[in-house]
Amino acid sequence: MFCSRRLASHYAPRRLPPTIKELLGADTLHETSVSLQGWIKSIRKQKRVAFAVVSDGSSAKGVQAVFPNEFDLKSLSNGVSVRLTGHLVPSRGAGQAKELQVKTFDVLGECPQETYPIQKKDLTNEYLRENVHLRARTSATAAMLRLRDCLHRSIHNYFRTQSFVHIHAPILTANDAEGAGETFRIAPVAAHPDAQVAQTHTPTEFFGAPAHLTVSSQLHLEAFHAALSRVYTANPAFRAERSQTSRHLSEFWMVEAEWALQDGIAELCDVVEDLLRDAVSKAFTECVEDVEILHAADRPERLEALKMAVSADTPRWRRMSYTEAVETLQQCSDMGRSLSTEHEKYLAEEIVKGPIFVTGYPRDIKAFYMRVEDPSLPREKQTVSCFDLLVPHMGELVGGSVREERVHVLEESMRDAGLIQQSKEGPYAWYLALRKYGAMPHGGFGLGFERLVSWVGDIDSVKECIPVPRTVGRIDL
Ligand SMILES: NC(=O)C[C@H](N)C(=O)O
Repeated sequence: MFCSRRLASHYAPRRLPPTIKELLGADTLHETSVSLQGWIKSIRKQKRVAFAVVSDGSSAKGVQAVFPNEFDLKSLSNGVSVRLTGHLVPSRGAGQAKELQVKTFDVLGECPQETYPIQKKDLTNEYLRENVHLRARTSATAAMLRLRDCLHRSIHNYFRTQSFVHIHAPILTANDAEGAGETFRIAPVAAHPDAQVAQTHTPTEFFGAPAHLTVSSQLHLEAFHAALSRVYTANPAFRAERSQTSRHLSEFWMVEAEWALQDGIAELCDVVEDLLRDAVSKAFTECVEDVEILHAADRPERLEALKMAVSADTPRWRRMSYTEAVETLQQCSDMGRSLSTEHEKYLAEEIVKGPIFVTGYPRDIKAFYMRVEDPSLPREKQTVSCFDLLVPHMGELVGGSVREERVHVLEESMRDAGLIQQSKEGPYAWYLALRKYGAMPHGGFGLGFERLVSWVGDIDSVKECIPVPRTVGRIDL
């Protein structure tokens, strides 16, 4: 008796109703009545029947809903949201296995056609950026968002299989982790009830020191690595670069990892490659329709090349020193001793025809935290233990390095970058102190997440790879 009463009141989690994708995937019987909600992507009204494609975003295609002519369909048009009940039956039309024979419908939200911005015509990327609050209703943006989600999940799963601990690194910070001076400074406009006073606040008044939006979580991850050995984050990062290119955003997401290395740069490159091969392969199996929507039909070779790059039959990606890369490029073009973005793209696209790790860049063009390979060489000959992963049509996708653990070498690099003065006090003192208390050889990398989405989805600009892009001159939502 006691037992059965306990069972009767047993906790049962709420299961949300099936999505359109789930309904179409299930073995639903003809007679079973189903109910679904979504919005109309397109509608074709004929004399005796109307066909609508209804989407809830759970899959690329949505469901074809067939409305018999006894309904008054005046209220149905593109963009209208509806609740439908009916029977799923085998479809006689091409393009879908099942369709919904509608028995009842309710309009949940109207959509005036005269002003609806997402009409069925070719909408330019620029137009869609102006209507970014509605652009997820286009097939391409919705496909990108599902692809993004899939890549994000795979990355978290990969780190879990390698026992990394996910860290929420701070977004507000006192340091410029790249030392490049491209941070956004923040100031407390609403810090004081008297707006007049608030206007006069300086950036230092709130925290007692200048505060910035983070450009990279690396330095914080290095601190957590020192206790937890393998750590990573997938955080937003902010850069006040004025570059108006297809590869830059003011706010972007970066996957960053930091861990105790046993095998230096080789181990770093292996992990980056394994992570990417895993995530990209999963996208090809889990997001087949989305990848199809996103890849332009007139350049199928790009999809082929991507599939080849992550195929288990393809050996590890090429690795080449910076010096070798420059020499290789010099054979095909007239260039100096440094690699530009165009050279990097050419290397990956035309010479290697796939991803390539370029290692050992000159010390003077890389960030202060990278480990100097041989500090006894003359300064101009010194290189750092780092890599850039270059991929076709993109250039740099990932950058990483072994971190400098020798305090005197690190101090010298930081002084050169103008990050510390003689006193060594200031926002980087803790970073230097990490080298004092049981530091281990370690390294890590940063992967520009939108660039990954762009590469996998063959999307020309990273502005189309993020839900709401932030770029110079634009913050309208
Ligand atoms: N975590 C990293 O290695 C990324 C590096 N700090 C960058 O922003 O390029």
